Amino acid sequence: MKKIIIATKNKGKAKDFEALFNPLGYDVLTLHDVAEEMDIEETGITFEENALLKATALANHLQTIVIADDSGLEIDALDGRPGIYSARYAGEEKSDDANIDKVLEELENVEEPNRTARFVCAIAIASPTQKTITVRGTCEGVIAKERRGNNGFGYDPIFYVPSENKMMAELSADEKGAISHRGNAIKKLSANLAELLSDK
Ligand SMILES: O=c1[nH]c(=O)c2ncn([C@@H]3O[C@H](COP(=O)(O)OP(=O)(O)OP(=O)(O)O)[C@@H](O)[C@H]3O)c2[nH]1
Ligand SMILES: [Mg+2]
Repeated sequence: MKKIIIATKNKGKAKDFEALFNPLGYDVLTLHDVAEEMDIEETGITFEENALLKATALANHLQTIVIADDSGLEIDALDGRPGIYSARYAGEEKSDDANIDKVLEELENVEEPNRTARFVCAIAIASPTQKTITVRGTCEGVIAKERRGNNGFGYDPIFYVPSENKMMAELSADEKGAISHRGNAIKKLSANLAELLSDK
């Protein structure tokens, strides 16, 4: 299979990308496979800026085409927080469980229909020889009051997807990819994905 390199250390994200890219004929490699020592600082103030930072840093390092994803959860009742700070919302140690607890606490007194939220995913493709590009995908949902489901990662156990009548964490990787912010971003590239990923 052809290989695609994703500038991520998040294993949940990598699984999502495998479900999206394996059917298209690509094996997924991550920072753990190609440059474990790299720690790319996310100093941007938008998802797109951070995705570009990550993709460009690794593309320059490896001198090949690289994809990066910067993503997060925007909760309307919290004015869009945690947003680009989703991974570290409850602290630097990046605990999905602590992040969920913090969100549930902050929304304790918020009732439907005011628990709406969306996942946002910016994907950047960087190459030593081509222009960089970014695309954005979103997925609308509602923050539940309790966790349900064991799949996915991050906030998936409390993200209710009305169109599926399930939590994101109750969907298989393929089902998630069909409706997720990450899947929707990739769909925007699909017409010229092969071209974008060939280092010509
Ligand atoms: O329930 C979720 N389902 C998802 O599908 C999803 N996508 C993003 N997120 C949250 O947003 C952070 C990204 O932050 P992020 O883009 O900086 O990634 P990260 O720091 O985890 O890894 P890296 O790719 O930067 O190495 C993640 O950690 C999660 O908290 C998700 N939560
Ligand atoms: Mg990160």
